[in-house]
Amino acid sequence: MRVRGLTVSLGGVPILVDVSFDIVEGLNLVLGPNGSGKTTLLRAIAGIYRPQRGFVEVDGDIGYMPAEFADAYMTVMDVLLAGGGRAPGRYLAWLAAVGLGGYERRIFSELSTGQKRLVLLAKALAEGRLVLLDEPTANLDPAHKAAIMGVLQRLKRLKTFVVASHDLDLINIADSVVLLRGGRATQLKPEEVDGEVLSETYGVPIEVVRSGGRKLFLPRYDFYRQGEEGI
Ligand SMILES: Nc1ncnc2c1ncn2[C@@H]1O[C@H](COP(=O)(O)OP(=O)(O)OP(=O)(O)O)[C@@H](O)[C@H]1O
Repeated sequence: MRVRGLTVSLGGVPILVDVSFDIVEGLNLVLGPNGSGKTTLLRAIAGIYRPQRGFVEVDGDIGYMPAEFADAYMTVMDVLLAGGGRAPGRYLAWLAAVGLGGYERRIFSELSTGQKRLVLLAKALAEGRLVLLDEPTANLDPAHKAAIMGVLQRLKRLKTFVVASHDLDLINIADSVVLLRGGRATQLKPEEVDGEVLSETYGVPIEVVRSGGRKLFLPRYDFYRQGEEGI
């Protein structure tokens, strides 16, 4: 699967410009500053946005978990079935697989943010072999974040994920990293993503520390404190 020469403009403004990368088996992590076009890229892959130029080549069905969701007063089952068109049993199986077995009759708007994300993750998993996830670990406590990372790590042999996120921890379980900046994309192997590359992408010094076989990515917040002294 691949993205080639993708150019997407929204409201006449170019957001993605000549973006090319391969969607590899496993977990494809898309990183980039706020407003760099991560959601736009996922929507273009999902076919929601049509590119002005270039193309996306994917195999099979796509499941898409958006970063934001309407807080519907509907049962979890109705949220799962909405617009999806898959058999109810399939949704229930994935709901159980993400640890929410038995939640199908609960009211979606009465769930916690983490539980809502898990419901929408189950929906995306039920609907696609290629699964697009927008900010799957945002606003989660460490336990829910660990649960989602565990689900991704376990399932990446069965599914191909494209994950847009600000969560640099995900680099540890990624198979490919796409950095977006100024509408342009650079594809790297996870082991090539170092402090220098990240500092350049986000415009703030980011230190990489190895701990117990994984990498911790630490932005230098003292940099901001120094910068703000005059304010
Ligand atoms: N429907 C739209 N019409 C016009 N401009 C849009 C539209 N949707 C997004 N944009 C603009 O496109 C740019 C990229 O937005 P996008 O949501 O893809 O970024 P992002 O990388 O996902 O950001 P964040 O990390 O803040 O979620 C932003 O400047 C945004 O204002």
